[in-house]
Amino acid sequence: MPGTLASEYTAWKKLQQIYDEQHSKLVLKDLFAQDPDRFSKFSKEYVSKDDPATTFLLDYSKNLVTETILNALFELVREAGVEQERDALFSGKHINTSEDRAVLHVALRNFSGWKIPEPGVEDVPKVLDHIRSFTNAVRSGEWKGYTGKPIKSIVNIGIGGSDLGPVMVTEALKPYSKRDLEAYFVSNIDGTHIAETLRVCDPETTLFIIASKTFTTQETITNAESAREWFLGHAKDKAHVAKHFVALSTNTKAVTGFGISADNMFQFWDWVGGRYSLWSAIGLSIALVIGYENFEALLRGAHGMDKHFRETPLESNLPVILAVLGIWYNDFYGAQTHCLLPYDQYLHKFADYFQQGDMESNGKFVTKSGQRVNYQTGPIIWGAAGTNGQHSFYQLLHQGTKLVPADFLAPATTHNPIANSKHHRILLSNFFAQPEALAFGKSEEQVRAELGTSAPEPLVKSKVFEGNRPSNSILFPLLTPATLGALIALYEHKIFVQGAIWGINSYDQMGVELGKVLAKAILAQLEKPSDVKGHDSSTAGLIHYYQKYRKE
Ligand SMILES: O=P(O)(O)OC[C@H]1O[C@H](O)[C@H](O)[C@@H](O)[C@@H]1O
Repeated sequence: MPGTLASEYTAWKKLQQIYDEQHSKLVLKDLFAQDPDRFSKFSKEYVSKDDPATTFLLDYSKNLVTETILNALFELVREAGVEQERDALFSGKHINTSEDRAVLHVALRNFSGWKIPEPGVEDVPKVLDHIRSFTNAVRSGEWKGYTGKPIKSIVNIGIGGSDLGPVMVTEALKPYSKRDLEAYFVSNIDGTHIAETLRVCDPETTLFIIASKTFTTQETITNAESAREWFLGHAKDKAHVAKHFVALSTNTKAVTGFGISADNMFQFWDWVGGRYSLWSAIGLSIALVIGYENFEALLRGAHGMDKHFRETPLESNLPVILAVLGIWYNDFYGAQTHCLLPYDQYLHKFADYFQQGDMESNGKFVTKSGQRVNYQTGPIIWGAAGTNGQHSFYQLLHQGTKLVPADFLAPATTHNPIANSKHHRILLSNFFAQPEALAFGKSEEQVRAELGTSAPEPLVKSKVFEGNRPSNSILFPLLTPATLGALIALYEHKIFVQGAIWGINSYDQMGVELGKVLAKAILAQLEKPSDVKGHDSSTAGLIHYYQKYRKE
């Protein structure tokens, strides 16, 4: 309920009591031994109501929970009013209270015709049509550059939500891509990023997509200006910009001010949060790479999950289940992080994407009503594609002193069944083995039996795996656009549920502002030592050191 700290809920107190009394007795090995039905009780198959081919299995049986604990967690969801908050989200209420905005990424993929009374929602199909016709024109070669050649490369210039979604999805859906259309993504203000990209682009056949919700983001505008300068250095005539620059934005005035005509602008609205925007015009680069039909399949996949989230009772509601398990570790076990481990090379940007999705949404210490929380909110999200992580940081997952809950994700079949799928079988054997090893470990007795009685004691101890480390496993038939859409929406709604329980506003990002303001002031002081004013000695010392070496 707005105005209530999560820790004040009866269910929260009950969970604290359960944790205090039971956590030392919650041992996965025993829980599985005691209940032969544990897997069937604590796993659920998702099948999209719109398209049964969009399906996956969520196995959450390897978590440190019992039915009693899960029931208390669902009580918490009810007590926190998450269902009412969810209905408010879908009906377009301004649940982003600090910015007085609706939160309607679900309206961008609303194929059920849900009535959402928010200005702009009625224009979604129009923008999708614009994306469709433009995408078809570019991909067919009908759209020509200033010398009459078809487009060969696209360069998406954007940062944060205007970059990470398109990057992650175009990587994930590479098997569906038009291989003769190269896609590049420039985000960093570091000139190296745009310089290295332009080096491999041909101005006659390159299309720049300037992606910025606000169209005021310093990095994006500076990169876009440099791209335009480079382009005009070759094309000379400003009239040619129209064939090579399009904009994705909510800010028509700034777009036309930049020199991109409103015809070449793909509109979206302030109710689309940056980190939830890949479904909007921000997804243009995705549509260009995989084709409009596949882009729509991605949206439809997400919509199926929206329906599931909206209509399924809490106990079977997959985003809710993931959310409460996260709360259990984050707020009661004191876990600081959550690891995303896709066993799919195509998903190698999945954790990066949800780093923004989750941490910018739920990294907040103040509730919607302005109280300082007295519990932990958003976890640190990190991860890497399997099996690479195994040869890097898994040591800590298995034998470190920290509890790191993890989600393992994998496709049952691969787009690249080379060597008769030998690679894929090896990959999957690791996907199955790692959660098993984390959960059940290896006891001292087992190590002794293996090493023999003469083994030195320190060696025996170093080979013990305590186990009891929790994880979820998500297994899907194949990484298709629709399945990816469903998976992204699954995590989006998980983040929503957690934010609603913690009572925070998951849809603003005030925490990114201060650094931007300070950087602006510092930028004006970089030239001369005498300009450096108003800083602590450390910051001033660093700027002075830079000034010894600075070059134009
Ligand atoms: O799309 P833009 O307006 O350029 O914003 C790009 C990004 O920058 C901001 O700093 C926000 O923290 C992000 O949420 C946003 O996605």
